[in-house]
Amino acid sequence: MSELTRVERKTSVQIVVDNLKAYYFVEQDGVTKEVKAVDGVSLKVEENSFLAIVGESGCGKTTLAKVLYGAVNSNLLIVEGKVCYLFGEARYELSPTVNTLREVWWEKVAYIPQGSLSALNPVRKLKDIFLDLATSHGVPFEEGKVKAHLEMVQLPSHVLRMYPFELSGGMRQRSTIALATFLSPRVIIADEPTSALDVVTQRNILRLLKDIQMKAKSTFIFITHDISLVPGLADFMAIMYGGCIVEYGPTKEVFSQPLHPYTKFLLSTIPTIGDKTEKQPIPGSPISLIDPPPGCRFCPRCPYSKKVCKEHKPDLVNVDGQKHWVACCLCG
Ligand SMILES: Nc1ncnc2c1ncn2[C@@H]1O[C@H](COP(=O)(O)OP(=O)(O)OP(=O)(O)O)[C@@H](O)[C@H]1O
Repeated sequence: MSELTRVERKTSVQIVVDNLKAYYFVEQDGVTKEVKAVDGVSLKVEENSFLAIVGESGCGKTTLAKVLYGAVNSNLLIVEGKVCYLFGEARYELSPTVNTLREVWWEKVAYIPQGSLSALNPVRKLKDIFLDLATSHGVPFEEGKVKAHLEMVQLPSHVLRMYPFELSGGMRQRSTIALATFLSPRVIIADEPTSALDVVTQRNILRLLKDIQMKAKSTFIFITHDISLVPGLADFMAIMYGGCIVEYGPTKEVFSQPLHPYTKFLLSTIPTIGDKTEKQPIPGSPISLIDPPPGCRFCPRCPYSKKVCKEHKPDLVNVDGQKHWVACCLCG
């Protein structure tokens, strides 16, 4: 068990991710290779909190979101570790041999995938999509309740008569959020829920997600490549690089005292009004997750790297005796 998850069971901890490894298996030149998309992730998510998982494209965010939801298949397998959800006395788990998370899909754990169209059946009107969801969970379909729920996400009730392709991008995303929250799940995992939207719609949707989380006191996991969206939204943030979490902590603290060089790079890319300094891109390119470097994954791009970084894969260690963790040979 990793240091981060070796804690006493506290009622406020809702999700425990322990040394989770989830790999894709792909054929390359007739040889099966592992894409180590999630490679030893440990996390604790507190009940009624908002966690943002941030990182560049290809670092494994979507894969982590999928496995947190329990959406594994023959191509994506859990090879080690586990995810455990605690709902009061009830416990649901995903490991190489067990997957009981499907039992709580929609009712306790909901997933908003990247691209709202993938969550909405394109050949069903919105009313039928809600009807399918209600009946498949043994909930009576009451149109009045659905309309009130749509109002909560600021959608007019006439959308119930429309097909997903007839809605604007923002309306589709609100519909997806309405669907995901309809059965009042305790945990909502949203993968880049605003990436295809204009800036104004994006801000409105993010405000809506935060309002829902605070009113329903649910636990929210928000996946994004855009670190500038995190303040004001997330209580905690996890920075992901090369399939691993490299820094984790309260958002305010990570922003005010970033420790990992990769976090510092990400923060330095945020534009601020009046700042005329030239923004430097992060040097180099992301590593291959088929053949990652043996030591620190960020080492090939890190300007401060030393011999130890090439040889030793750093663990996520606590730096303040509280909730700030970092995986760096030089700043642990
Ligand atoms: N179905 C798949 N089969 C094989 N490899 C995959 C599959 N999906 C993703 N990958 C690989 O897994 C790694 C992590 O991808 P993932 O989509 O989780 O990253 P991400 O951080 O969410 O990126 P993005 O923000 O671009 O979606 C990448 O190397 C990607 O090429």
